[in-house]
Amino acid sequence: MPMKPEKLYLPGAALAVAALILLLPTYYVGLLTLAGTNALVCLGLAFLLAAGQLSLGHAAFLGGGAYATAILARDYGVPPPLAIALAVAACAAAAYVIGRLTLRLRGHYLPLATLAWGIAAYVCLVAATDLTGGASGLSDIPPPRVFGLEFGTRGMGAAAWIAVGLAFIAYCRIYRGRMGRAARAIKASPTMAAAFGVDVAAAKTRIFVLSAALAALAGGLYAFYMSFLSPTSFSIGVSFNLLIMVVLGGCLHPLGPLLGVLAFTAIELAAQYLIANLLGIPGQMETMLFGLILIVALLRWPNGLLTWVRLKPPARPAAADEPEAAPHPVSAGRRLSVDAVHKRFGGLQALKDVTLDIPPGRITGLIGPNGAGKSTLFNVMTAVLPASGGRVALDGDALPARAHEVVRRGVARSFQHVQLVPELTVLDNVLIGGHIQGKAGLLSAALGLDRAEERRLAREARAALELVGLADQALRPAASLTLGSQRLVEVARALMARPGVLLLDEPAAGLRGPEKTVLVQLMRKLRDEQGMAVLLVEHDMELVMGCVDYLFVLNYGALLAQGERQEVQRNPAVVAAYLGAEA
Ligand SMILES: Nc1ncnc2c1ncn2[C@@H]1O[C@H](COP(=O)(O)OP(=O)(O)OP(=O)(O)O)[C@@H](O)[C@H]1O
Repeated sequence: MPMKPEKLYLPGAALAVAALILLLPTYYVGLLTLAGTNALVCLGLAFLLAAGQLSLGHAAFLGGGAYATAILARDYGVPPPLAIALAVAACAAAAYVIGRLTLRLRGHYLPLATLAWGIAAYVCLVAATDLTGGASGLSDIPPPRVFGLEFGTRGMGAAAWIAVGLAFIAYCRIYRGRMGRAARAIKASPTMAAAFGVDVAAAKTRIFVLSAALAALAGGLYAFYMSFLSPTSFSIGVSFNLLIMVVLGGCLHPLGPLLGVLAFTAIELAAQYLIANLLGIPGQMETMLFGLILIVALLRWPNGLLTWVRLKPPARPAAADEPEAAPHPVSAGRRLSVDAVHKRFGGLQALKDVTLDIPPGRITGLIGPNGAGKSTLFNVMTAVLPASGGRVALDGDALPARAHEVVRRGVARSFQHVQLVPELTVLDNVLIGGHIQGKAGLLSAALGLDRAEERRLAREARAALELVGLADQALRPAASLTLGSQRLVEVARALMARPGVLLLDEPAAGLRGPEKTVLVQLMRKLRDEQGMAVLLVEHDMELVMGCVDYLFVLNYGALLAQGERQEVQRNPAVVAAYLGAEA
């Protein structure tokens, strides 16, 4: 069978880099080595950005890895590979502590916190004179040797790019797998990610630790290549440059950060040559020109170079993208009970003493005018919001207070406002719903041990898509679908979690006639064949009255009425409060 051209890219790139390291003059090999260490940091930073986290202090891990490696090798005679491994472990441990402390911060507080510890680390490097040599730097780092022969510039270049190659392969595998999807779900909406079982805090910390470990590895290689370290090489300016490289390349593909590093290095070289050699202008002019190019580039191409370098997403394990669906796995229906639930937002009482019973094998409707509290009740039931009072139970047991644990008990939901990851394919979005059906973490994905799991999940996702009539759209980007189809993808994603209780928040908004028919048939099928408990919040009264078995009516946060649909339809209080116009 002829080899696919994609399979030749990596060996081709490896050969090209090897040839450059062997043939280029030493000065350029040195630049390539530094590009390699930068590329390692940028791969980690890109993963962090893919999960919606921004670090302005990553040079601290680069510096930490470099200094720890240098001190271990120079002062304690630790062999180079062990010195690097120990430095990486130390930085990963520090990142774990920093991550636990800072990654809970949202909005601009997180970048500010990373900026603060970046500055603090720099100050420490300067102040700890006895250990680091302070502002004068740390010299005489022994060069690594193999069989008594010094590594030299070309040897260090090869070591750096072998590390980049391995890190790139690992990142591609992680990016296309369970944790890569979780990262992008967190970026799109932490609430949605948690609703499908992603422990957001733990996932963010793991990704942060991985990115710090890559930076520390880069630092270790940098220390041996330079054989001299100065704190200025790890200042905040360096953190910014690294970030610019990632943004310049783009984060929507693992190749983006590598493109960014190479483009940054090339622009820097060109700017130096143009300004200093051709125009003869000394000083910082090249930095200004460089800044200008970057501003224009980023304004013009917000996704960096990936805006116009079109790349296919990293391939999934063989056959995982093949249109092969397994029968959709069935879970037993469960009973969800809401008992005297209250919810206050400051002075606003959004839910007052609400009690509902949502038994298995029934489609239960929940209606009410705008602002009645339906979505708030959904959020309380799925632990997205804590209740101010009352109890939510599944088969009599209180549900956990953390959203990512609720779905593991068998309660899945869709959202009133569609929460898909727009740049991911429909299939990958549905696979987010299968997070709890998988186990693969960062390490097993990096080692390629998640293949069987990915294939199984992809087959299940296809089956879920077939149920909502979108099997033929599996490989399209979610953003290219109509709003109605996106809502059906949300339903398929919820089904991927194999729930016993399915909560649908306005799933018919934006759906066309045939799509509504698919939705109603699906709800009936889930009720009749799986005994699933379905709770439907919907404003489309024709659809509600056509399919629900039992109806609750909320008004101003309190239960106004409940009963069979005809009974509710005739209830004068409901007619007055809500159905008036339709009745
Ligand atoms: N996070 C919040 N903070 C403060 N008030 C909120 C919050 N979420 C909802 N509310 C308020 O709680 C009340 C109930 O809102 P909710 O969105 O649950 O109503 P709804 O029945 O889902 O309405 P709609 O049909 O328009 O979606 C509203 O008055 C709303 O403004």
